[in-house]
Amino acid sequence: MFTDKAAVCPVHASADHPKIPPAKIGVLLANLGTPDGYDYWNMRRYLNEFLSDKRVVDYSAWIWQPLLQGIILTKRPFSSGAAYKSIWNEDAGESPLLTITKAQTAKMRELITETHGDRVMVDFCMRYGNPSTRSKVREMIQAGCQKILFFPLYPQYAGATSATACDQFFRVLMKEKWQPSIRTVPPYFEHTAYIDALAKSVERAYGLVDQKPDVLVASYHGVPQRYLMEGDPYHCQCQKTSRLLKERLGWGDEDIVTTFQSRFGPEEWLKPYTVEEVARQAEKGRKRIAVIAPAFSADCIETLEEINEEIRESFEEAGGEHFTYIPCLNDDDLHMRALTQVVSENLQGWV
Ligand SMILES: C=CC1=C(C)c2cc3[nH]c(cc4nc(cc5[nH]c(cc1n2)c(C)c5CCC(=O)O)C(CCC(=O)O)=C4C)c(C)c3C=C
Ligand SMILES: [Fe+2]
Ligand SMILES: [Fe+2]
Repeated sequence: MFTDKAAVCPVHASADHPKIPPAKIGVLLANLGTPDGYDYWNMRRYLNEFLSDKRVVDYSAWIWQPLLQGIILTKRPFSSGAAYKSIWNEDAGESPLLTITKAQTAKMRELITETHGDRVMVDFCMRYGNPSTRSKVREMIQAGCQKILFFPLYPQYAGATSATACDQFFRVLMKEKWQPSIRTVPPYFEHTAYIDALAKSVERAYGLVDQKPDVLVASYHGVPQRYLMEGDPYHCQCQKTSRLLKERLGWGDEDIVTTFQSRFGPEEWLKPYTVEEVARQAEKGRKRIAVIAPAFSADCIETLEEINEEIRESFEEAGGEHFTYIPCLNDDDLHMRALTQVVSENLQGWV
């Protein structure tokens, strides 16, 4: 190990030798990314990077890019920008996803430092936008991280989320002269600590309403149905998350329904669609519902705006009377302890 004291290289301390900091381990959390602002150009830059990713939209560039550049990116930055404006953290001048990811990182840093001291460095990056994966990997390497544990903050694996985050991480490492040893954290949807944190958030929310909701809707971000047929296990991991949650709560099949949201474009996506299912539930006489979003480690536009505004409206228009949105686990203590446990398990042999 190249540490200051035990240098293996005899000219290590000389002025014309590059400075080599003491060896560290990096834990790099990764989330999706979010626009820097909700104005047209910030929205366009963000959506362009996101929707040009072949892991997200896999159409041939010849067909997709003219559509994206000529039509979608002339309109969507306005509609999505208005949605972001309605949830923006104006005090911090940033989107909620960024605020929450910062808070999660700070808490995990505290928990990791308690156990490992400052040998292990904790930071976060985004797949799209800022802070970029490139800038954070560079910082870790410059700080002396010879080993990096990369942790995509998605409980369930999807090519459109976990895999593209890892792709970007690997791409960045291609440019490094001294490439660190790396590990990536696998999906953690089955981890007892994560299921337990989800279950406790349901129990807490149910304890705050006067009457128990008739059904819990577990709404996951959707992907095209085709991705499932082509081998993406996301659908199955979502179904299993709901089953484990139901079992942990000691509930029956009729107490929870699994749905998929955020459909984009004309293709068929995973079904049932949340926006339609909540209306069906209301029409069936289930007038009190709660909605949880287990695929999101942090609240974001898809939960705060889509679930808590659009989907709520669809439920109420269909005759629904009481809608409870259960917030994501965010920087809740139980959640951060669960994620830190996942990290510790994946650091075994390194620390
Ligand atoms: C176009 C295809 C999309 C796929 C496939 C997709 C999969 C997917 N996304 C998440 C998590 C998040 N998505 C978020 C925003 C978002 N997602 C899409 C499109 C696809 N997502 C768009 C266009 C947007 C931007 C908002 C909009 O214009 O509607 C976010 C929130 C980011 C934020 O800033 O708050 C998250 C998180 C998952 C988990 C997933 C597949 C499993
Ligand atoms: Fe998305
Ligand atoms: Fe499945």
